[in-house]
Amino acid sequence: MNQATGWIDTALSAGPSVETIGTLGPAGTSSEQAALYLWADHGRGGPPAVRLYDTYEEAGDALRAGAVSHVVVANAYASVHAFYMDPSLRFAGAFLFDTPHYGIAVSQGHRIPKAARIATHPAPVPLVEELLPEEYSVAEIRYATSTSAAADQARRREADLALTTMPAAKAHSLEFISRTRPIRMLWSVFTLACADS
Ligand SMILES: O=C(O)C(=O)Cc1ccccc1
Repeated sequence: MNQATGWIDTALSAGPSVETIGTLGPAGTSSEQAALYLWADHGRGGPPAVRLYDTYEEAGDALRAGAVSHVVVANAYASVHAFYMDPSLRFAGAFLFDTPHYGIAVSQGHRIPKAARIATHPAPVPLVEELLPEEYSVAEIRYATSTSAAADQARRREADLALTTMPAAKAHSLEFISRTRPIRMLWSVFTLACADS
C-alpha cells in the first residue's frame, strides 16, 4: 500500500508551537509513529519530544496539566469523541498517516491452541477476523490498552496471540503467523483551548 499523506490544518501552523507531543504508548504503538511524523513536519527541530502514556486519556490529562503542548489520537479510537466534546481542548488539525504493518503474532515457542485467546487494542479489532489464519478460531478477545500492551500480553502468555505492529512484535520477541498490512488512518491533533494562537 502506498503511503499517502495530507494535512487538515486548522490551527497547527498558526497555533501554539509544537513543543511536546503526548500520545499512546509504550514504545511500538502506531500512535508513537504518528507522533514522530507530526514532530518531523511541525516540531521545533532537534530530537523528537514525544511522551508516551498508557492511555489516550492520560495523554489528555497531561495536555490539560501543561505537560505536553499537543496530543495525537487515532480517529479509529471510539472514545476520541470525548476529546472533540471537551471545551477545554481545541481540535488543531488532522493528518493521514498509514500505521506500521499489523499482524497476528505469537511468543517464540508458544504452542497455539486451535481456539486462541487473542490480545488487541479495541481500535483494530476487526483485523483479527481478517488476518487470523483459518486453522485457528477466537476463544477470547482480551482487550489491551495499546498495541504494545497487547504484544506484552502475548510475551507473558496471558494471551496466545496478539494483534500488533511490527515494531512492537520485534520489541517483545514475537513472530508473525499471519500476513501483515498497514491501516490507513486519520489522526487528530488537540491543543489546549486557551493556548496562544
Ligand atoms: O497506537 C496504537 O498502536 C494503538 O494501540 C491504537 C491504534 C490501533 C490501531 C490503529 C490506530 C491506533
